[in-house]
Amino acid sequence: MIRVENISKSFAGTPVLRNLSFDVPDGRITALLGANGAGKTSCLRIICGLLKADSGRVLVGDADPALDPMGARRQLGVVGDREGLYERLTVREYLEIFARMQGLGGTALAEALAAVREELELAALWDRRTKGFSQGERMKVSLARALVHRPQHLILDEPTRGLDVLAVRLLRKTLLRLRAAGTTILFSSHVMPEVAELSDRVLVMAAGQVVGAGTPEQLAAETGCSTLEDSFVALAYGQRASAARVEGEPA
Ligand SMILES: Nc1ncnc2c1ncn2[C@@H]1O[C@H](COP(=O)(O)OP(=O)(O)OP(=O)(O)O)[C@@H](O)[C@H]1O
Repeated sequence: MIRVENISKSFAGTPVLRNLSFDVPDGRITALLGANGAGKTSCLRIICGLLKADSGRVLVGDADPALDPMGARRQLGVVGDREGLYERLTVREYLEIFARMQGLGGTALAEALAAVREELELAALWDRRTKGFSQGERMKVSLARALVHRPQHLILDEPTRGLDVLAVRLLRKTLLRLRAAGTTILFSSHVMPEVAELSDRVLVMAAGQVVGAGTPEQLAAETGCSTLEDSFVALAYGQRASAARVEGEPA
């Protein structure tokens, strides 16, 4: 499980996350939604240990990324900015480095590499340098890097951005397989049909707070809307969001 407890974060005196709290359960796909600037990426970066909260605490399994970054990293796979590939390395070399950094070696390393190569359909790319890779190819490599050490938790920041239909399908198939295996999955997205199709649970953020949480059906019942998109608009831009924004304004 991932637990976010009373996280606050400001940039240059402007609050971006305000006493943010939520849990991400195991074996479920949870979507993190919010308007541009709501604080999703900041929140995901804090969970990944890439950004330090001003106050509050995060738990990834049993590790707090702020206190035990290596412990949290072992239990976490992250698909973030797909630009971060080392362009002079082949896919195999790149993934091998990350797998070794996670403590894999010998037979376990060979098996881990073979598993992601198969699972993410990387055979044709395996010995190519990543320079010039398409968005879909980069996503596959990023996902392989995130999964090579078989983490319990997976975080994805807008994973389908810029992907074609086949790449989205592969991603979806992979996430569903991971969920069936009990993985804890948290992803941010702006694509409502994709969220409605994939997620068991939805968190809606506005002005650095959670303004709605539940299954898509629960959110629809709560807002009196018939689609997730309408529920999202009601929550992210409605009264609760306005109240959160007013509360968050500097006095
Ligand atoms: N390093 C930073 N320095 C200053 N301000 C920042 C920094 N990182 C984020 N912000 C600000 O914090 C706010 C929240 O940004 P964040 O990227 O977390 O939002 P988001 O919900 O992921 O938005 P989007 O949907 O547009 O990606 C924005 O106003 C952004 O400008």
